[in-house]
Amino acid sequence: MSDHLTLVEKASILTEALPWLDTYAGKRIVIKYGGNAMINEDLKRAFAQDIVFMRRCGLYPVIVHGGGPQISSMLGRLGIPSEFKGGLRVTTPEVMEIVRMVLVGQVGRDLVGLINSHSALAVGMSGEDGGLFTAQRRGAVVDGVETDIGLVGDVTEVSTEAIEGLLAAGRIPVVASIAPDANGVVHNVNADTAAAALAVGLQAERLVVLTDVEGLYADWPNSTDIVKEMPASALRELLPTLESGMVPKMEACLRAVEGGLTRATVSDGRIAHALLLEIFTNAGIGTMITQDGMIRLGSRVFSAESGIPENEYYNGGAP
Ligand SMILES: Nc1ncnc2c1ncn2[C@@H]1O[C@H](COP(=O)(O)OP(=O)(O)O)[C@@H](O)[C@H]1O
Ligand SMILES: CC(=O)N[C@@H](CCC(=O)OP(=O)(O)O)C(=O)O
Repeated sequence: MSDHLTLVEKASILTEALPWLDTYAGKRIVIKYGGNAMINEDLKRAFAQDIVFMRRCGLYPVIVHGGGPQISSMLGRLGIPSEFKGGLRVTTPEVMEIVRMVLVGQVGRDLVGLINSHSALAVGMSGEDGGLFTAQRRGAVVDGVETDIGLVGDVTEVSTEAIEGLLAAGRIPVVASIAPDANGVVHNVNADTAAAALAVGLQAERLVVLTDVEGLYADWPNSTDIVKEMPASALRELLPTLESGMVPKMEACLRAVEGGLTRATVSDGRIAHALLLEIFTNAGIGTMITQDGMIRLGSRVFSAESGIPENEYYNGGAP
């Protein structure tokens, strides 16, 4: 911690965290760590520290990682162009091989290694392991037309046993977003989508999507005014107007709150320790999507009807 803070300020930062420790101890927090926010080595190290910090405080972080830029870079090295439709990668069988190799063999391994430089708690896996995810092929909507984009899937089933076992042993699962379909054919799943499916499957307390912008910009790309909070019903209306990378992120937030989480957040992963700020401080950062009927006061969320604090209103599962 920097030396320009007085001792009183340092102490007050610690005491501010106390109610959040009470709120989240024993709870599951699913974190989507995005490809663009994981390019910088210092940020990656800070992220790994935050994850270990959370676990040591009694929270159960579960990471779902992306790796879009890393996949594109490897495809480029092999002379294969990257093509996206509706924010999703067009995935031929040849591209799928590279996606699997990069996400599982490179990006996942790097993250596990970074976390395990502080602890030996992280365990890497993908939707193929322990029957975690089952995918169904999906297309993309381009100019209002449903278009085939190859081996791209949506998660239709989540079987959490393998992860439950890891959590019960105090471990930190690090999940790559690929998944077999019912016939065992591996599909490429957008990591935001996979994170939302897992957050719902685990009945997590929070979904935090870390990315390379401050959050959802209200009028992107014309202005960088950020939407601080939006109820699910408003987001549902806004979704068809959104563009590129934000589409899967906002769809993921919506899926999470429709699936039972009281809120889901998109936060700026370019800020070192964004996760600690999001979880353990009163400020919170980024864009928060709330369940309809919930209201936000500072970084707390209450049931509008009863005024009961969220952790009593919605008792997210502890292992
Ligand atoms: N309304 C919006 N608000 C913020 N970013 C937006 C918006 N619409 C599109 N974007 C784009 O989405 C990008 C984030 O998506 P993406 O690059 O896929 O992130 P990640 O790699 O973290 O998954 C931003 O960098 C920005 O270029
Ligand atoms: C279908 C699809 O688009 N899959 C993504 C999977 C990785 C991902 O989602 O990475 P980010 O979170 O870094 O964008 C891809 O191939 O790029």
